[in-house]
Amino acid sequence: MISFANAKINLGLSITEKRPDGYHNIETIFYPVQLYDVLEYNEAPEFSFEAYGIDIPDGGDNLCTKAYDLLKKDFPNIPTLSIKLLKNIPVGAGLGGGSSDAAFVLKGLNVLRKLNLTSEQLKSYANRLGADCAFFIENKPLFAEGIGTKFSEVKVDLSQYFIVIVKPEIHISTAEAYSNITPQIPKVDLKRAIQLPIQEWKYYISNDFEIGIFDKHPIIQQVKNLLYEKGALYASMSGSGSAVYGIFEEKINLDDLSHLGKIYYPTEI
Ligand SMILES: C[C@](O)(CO)[C@H](O)COP(=O)(O)OP(=O)(O)OC[C@H]1O[C@@H](n2ccc(N)nc2=O)[C@H](O)[C@@H]1O
Ligand SMILES: Nc1ncnc2c1ncn2[C@@H]1O[C@H](COP(=O)(O)OP(=O)(O)OP(=O)(O)O)[C@@H](O)[C@H]1O
Repeated sequence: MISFANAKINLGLSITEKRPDGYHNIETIFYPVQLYDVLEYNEAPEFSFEAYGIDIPDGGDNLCTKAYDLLKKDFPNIPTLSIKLLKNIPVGAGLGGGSSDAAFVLKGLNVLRKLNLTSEQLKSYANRLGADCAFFIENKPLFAEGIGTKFSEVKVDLSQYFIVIVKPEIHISTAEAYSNITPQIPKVDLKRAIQLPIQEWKYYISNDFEIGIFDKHPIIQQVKNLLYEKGALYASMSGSGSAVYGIFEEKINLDDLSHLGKIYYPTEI
């Protein structure tokens, strides 16, 4: 069995409160983008995990292995698997690649072994693997609050636009990014602001991680500015960075920015 685990971008992100458990309450809109890792599962005499493509930690540290172990504990009869991951989604990018891999392993095993877990049950397993993980269970545009795992519907459709992602060669640790933030009450109601014409988003919709990260890594701000100069209707860093996306009205080639980072053009497969 093969699954394609896509990335996400955040449309707006406010960090509203530090919680006693060390996590932060946030408000954001998750939006799936068509940039994929590929997962292949085969039954095998022994469990194995192999990763190809972009370098990531393997062994027990990998979120795919963690997702498998989690289900295996509750469903000892699931077969031993060999999991192969072709890693394309950049890491430390704010694109949720590791979380997506984990969610797709949960969903894959659910189908493969006919476990009949509901979406809610899958989300509760996902929540044990990381805050971004549960979004990838439903994998559709969603407003999220709490630590990013309490969802509600939001109407936003970017299918008529072209999204380009630039990933500077900077790896950002999510935990470190959160530790440098002073939470604040959001100035804007994100769910309402997202209903404005996209040309107006730049005046109202922002990502609280940007200021601190731009201070530390001015090149990321430069990328954002250049995306606007190239005609982006909206541009923002995704999650805790370092990837920056631009939303364009028309197909655009930004390969001339490749000295600033790797350029991705998410597409349907
Ligand atoms: C920045 C975002 O990508 C926005 O979607 C997410 O909030 C991050 O989600 P994630 O990478 O799945 O995060 P996790 O792997 O659960 O947590 C990594 C670390 O980030 C911090 N963390 C994460 C999520 C959150 N709401 N508050 C936090 O303070 C915690 O220090 C945690 O130890
Ligand atoms: N399958 C995996 N793919 C990518 N990273 C993984 C995976 N498994 C474990 N990791 C670890 O998780 C860390 C975060 O990876 P990930 O790509 O999810 O983060 P990110 O780009 O910061 O996205 P976000 O903060 O939005 O979740 C990596 O630095 C790596 O150490």
